[in-house]
Amino acid sequence: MELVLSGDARTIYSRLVDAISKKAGIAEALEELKSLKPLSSAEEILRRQEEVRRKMELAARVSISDLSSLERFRIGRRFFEDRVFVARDDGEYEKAVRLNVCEVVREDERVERYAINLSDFVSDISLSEFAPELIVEALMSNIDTLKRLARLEQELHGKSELSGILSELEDIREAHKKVKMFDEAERIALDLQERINREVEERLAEIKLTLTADELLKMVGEGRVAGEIESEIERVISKYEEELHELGIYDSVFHRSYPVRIDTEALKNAVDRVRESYALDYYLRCRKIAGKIDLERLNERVEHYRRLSLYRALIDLKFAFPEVGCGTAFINGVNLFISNPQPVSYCIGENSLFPHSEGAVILTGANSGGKTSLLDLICQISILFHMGLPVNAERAECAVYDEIFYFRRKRSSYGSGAFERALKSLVRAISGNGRKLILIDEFEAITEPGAGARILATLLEVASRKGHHVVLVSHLGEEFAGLDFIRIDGIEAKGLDENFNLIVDRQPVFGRIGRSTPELIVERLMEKSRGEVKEIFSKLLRRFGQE
Ligand SMILES: Nc1ncnc2c1ncn2[C@@H]1O[C@H](COP(=O)(O)OP(=O)(O)OP(=O)(O)O)[C@@H](O)[C@H]1O
Repeated sequence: MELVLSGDARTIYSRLVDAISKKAGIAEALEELKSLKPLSSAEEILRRQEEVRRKMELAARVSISDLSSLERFRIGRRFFEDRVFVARDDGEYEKAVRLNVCEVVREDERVERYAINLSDFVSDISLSEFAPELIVEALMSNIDTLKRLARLEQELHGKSELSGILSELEDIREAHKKVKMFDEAERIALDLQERINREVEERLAEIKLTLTADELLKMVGEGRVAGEIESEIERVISKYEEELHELGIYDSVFHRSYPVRIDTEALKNAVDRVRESYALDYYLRCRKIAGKIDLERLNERVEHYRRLSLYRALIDLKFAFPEVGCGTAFINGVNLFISNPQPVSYCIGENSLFPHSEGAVILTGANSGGKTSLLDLICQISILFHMGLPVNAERAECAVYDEIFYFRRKRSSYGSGAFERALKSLVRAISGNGRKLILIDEFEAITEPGAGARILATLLEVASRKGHHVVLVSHLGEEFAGLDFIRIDGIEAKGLDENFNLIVDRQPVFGRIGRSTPELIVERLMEKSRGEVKEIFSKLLRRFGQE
């Protein structure tokens, strides 16, 4: 059963998911977090907590960078001109054509011109049988991930079958490099062409310099210049062509004239011939490896480990697993939406952490004291608990609710109509089935003594009787004295700092109305003014007995 998030609780949930997954810094952490929907049964939450604990134990043994450097394996697509498949019936034909990696023919067609006749080898029509080179290439081009996966699995589970695959890939590495070089043959030849021409030019310049004018004229006279130049070109080309021997190419692939140019046709023929002689052996070696690996499952493993980054982040955040209780209570909760927050401890309903058990609380206090932020914090902790996750507090005890109902005050809450809107939202929150946590920030500016207090007291009584927990921000305080199901807490200003800004203690005082602090405001105004205005403020301050 899923927990219902109403009103601004949904926004808090989104911001929460965002803030935590940012700590992990990996997209899959967000996916994982989103998959942990908030639950509304104690049994399910406890089961989820167990699962989360287990994953956190695994994650404790790796680092975020171990996990973030794992990359998915991607298969490139290519058409292999060197192979053919002879289909025995229409079904095979269509399936093989759909793979789109090689020529597919019917039985009566000629197949001699192909280096590989797949029908001699394949047991099914699949990529790993038809083009296993693509799978090996996907592994080779992401070999670091494969090594890391093998190491992670070895560390976490004491074994990994990937070590075997890694050593087979090591054996095939040289062959793989050579096959890749065939694709690069033209680029290699172009590079050689440039180096040949540069050396030929240097050699000719040297010859010119070492000959005297007489010798040169004599050679021209005897028709020996062309011969000399030709043999120099031949010498340089032969020297550089040796570099192609590594590819198995022994043919001449450059025209013997100046400037030296690649003989494109000779190069293509030579490459095709050598490639063909390699093709079958390389295909068979790749097929052996591809038969042992399922790339889709391997990618699932990559995803699984990348998702583990969420649990690593939770460890780094030093969150604590809450106990399941009757009320919501926490010690030193840290608001995830504020940088460097002052930790705050709080409770609503029966709990074992504080000697307070009221299920309805009115939160009062200084302007900008942190009342909205405290409602946010309560909401954050309760949502994380319902997700089965550790929460942002040193210790916590949480009640299981069916719904969290949060109304954050909007700017439009002031003025006419605001009272009606606020009343409607509160009544809507209280009504209906299920146990609810109700957080209301709307009454702060719109309630007035008298009628407001009577309405609130009645509504809170109904809510309490229904077993809901309510925290409501309001100015009103005194009017509720004597109602034992309501607690009134206050956030207070402690004084002014050296720049005459209010110093607020964000920790509410339980059971005490937040002292309004006009004397501090007056003092602040006095310090910031001059002349007659300052004197008037100073007079006001004396009335507060401060001077
Ligand atoms: N625990 C905390 N630690 C540090 N800063 C905080 C904390 N709680 C609130 N603040 C900061 O105090 C400022 C006011 O907070 P908030 O809006 O929650 O107060 P408020 O009492 O709801 O104000 P208002 O009088 O407008 O209703 C914000 O800038 C917030 O970041």
